[in-house]
Amino acid sequence: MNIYRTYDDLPKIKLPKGQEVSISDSTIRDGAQMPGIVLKAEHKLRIYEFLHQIGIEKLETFAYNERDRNAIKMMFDRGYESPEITGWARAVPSDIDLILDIEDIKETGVLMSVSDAHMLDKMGLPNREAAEEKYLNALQYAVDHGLRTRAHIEDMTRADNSYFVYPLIEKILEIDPDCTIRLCDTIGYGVPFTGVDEPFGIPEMVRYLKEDLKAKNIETHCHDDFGLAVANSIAGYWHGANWSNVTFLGIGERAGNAEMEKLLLFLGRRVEGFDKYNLECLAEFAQFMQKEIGIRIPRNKSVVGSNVFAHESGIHTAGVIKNPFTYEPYPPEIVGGNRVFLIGDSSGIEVLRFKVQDTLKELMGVQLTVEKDDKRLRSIQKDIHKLYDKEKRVSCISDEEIQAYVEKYFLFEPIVEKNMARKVDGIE
Ligand SMILES: CC(=O)SCCNC(=O)CCNC(=O)[C@H](O)C(C)(C)COP(=O)(O)OP(=O)(O)OC[C@H]1O[C@@H](n2cnc3c(N)ncnc32)[C@H](O)[C@@H]1OP(=O)(O)O
Ligand SMILES: O=C(O)CCC(=O)C(=O)O
Repeated sequence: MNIYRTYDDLPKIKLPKGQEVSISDSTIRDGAQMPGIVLKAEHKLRIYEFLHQIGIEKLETFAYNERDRNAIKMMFDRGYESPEITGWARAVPSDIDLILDIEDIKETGVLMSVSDAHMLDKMGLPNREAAEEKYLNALQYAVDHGLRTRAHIEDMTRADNSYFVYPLIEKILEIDPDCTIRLCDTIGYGVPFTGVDEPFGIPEMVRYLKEDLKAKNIETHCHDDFGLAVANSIAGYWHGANWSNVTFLGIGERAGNAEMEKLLLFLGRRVEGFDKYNLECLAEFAQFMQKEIGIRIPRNKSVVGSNVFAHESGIHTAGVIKNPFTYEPYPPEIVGGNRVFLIGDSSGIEVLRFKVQDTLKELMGVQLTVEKDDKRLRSIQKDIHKLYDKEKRVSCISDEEIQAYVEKYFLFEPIVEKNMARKVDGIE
């Protein structure tokens, strides 16, 4: 028999391949490409600090302009060991030179666009052979200049993998056997299931890279156009990838990228052996992104939305008051969040009783017990129901309103009633 009544009772899932798994960040690179977002150097520095606090292993950055370079300098000046600051370049030596100009950067990604639409239309190359030559030359240039490399295989989930991409990767690994092969699901076409035909199945692609091509380092970079980015990142790990490249809140091009916070939570809470990341600053990080950078966070967004530990409905609140495990997936403090009970149109008497008790304690400084059948409590509930029944009220009842009800029914009315009774009895 298994009894699951606390978080510790639940078993952790095992990563089937058992490999060491890391997270690389693209918030200040792909994230900053989000339309309408401008990251100042100071913002990038603050993001870097949060990533450091969490324990993210690596980040990537452009070095195209003065702002990029200022941010890089500011980040290096912090003197942190992690995340490692790495570069990003197109497959052209002049881009790689920009990375080489920053002495402290030891690794760069090189963009290798592999779908025919990208090579022939976007880049205007005459054929696949020309693309291959361009990519291998750029990689060789980076290696010759002492950089560690990542090959960013752009649009791999819409490319001819068997006939073009895999042979290209074999040649990449001949140049640099340690090169990290980044499987880019650029437009979100990848799927996380096994048994899916090329070029869509992330499991099959990762398996091929690992087992057939013997790639030592495999990284996913998944976009969320079909809502599968996080699932695809996890599928990558499940089938042998040792890196996943993500952004905080999933910011990035179009529908964005795989969300770092979801991946962190999944690994940290559900998978065995992942206590290396510190999630306690996630709520604060999200607030920073909202306030300083202007990313609006939907209230129901996993991990960092304002509703993820907010409870209103009768059955849920009555459960959570007794044991939070009933309707909370993990304790709020894990991610720096707070539990809140709200009174709304779906609330029952138990949560109202709980709030009223709390309010009384605050007003009077002593812990009183209010019973569910207390007439005063039922009067407050009646008043609140009337508000919703008129169909004008669309929000929760604020703590100030609860306080006003408590003052009315628990503090003032009894005094008025008592005085009236004294008058009737002829005492005054
Ligand atoms: C999927 C992704 O997220 S890729 C990253 C996207 N991010 C960005 O573009 C933001 C940073 N980009 C920039 O600052 C600028 O685009 C720069 C500095 C890279 C280039 O600027 P410009 O010289 O003005 O070029 P522009 O932006 O108009 O066009 C992009 C160029 O990159 C080329 N390019 C695209 N993919 C690759 C590749 N894999 N390797 C080499 N060149 C490439 C395009 O062919 C195009 O060059 P072309 O006009 O000679 O054909
Ligand atoms: O640099 C990369 O990760 C590849 C380009 C990209 O951002 C993508 O494919 O979405």
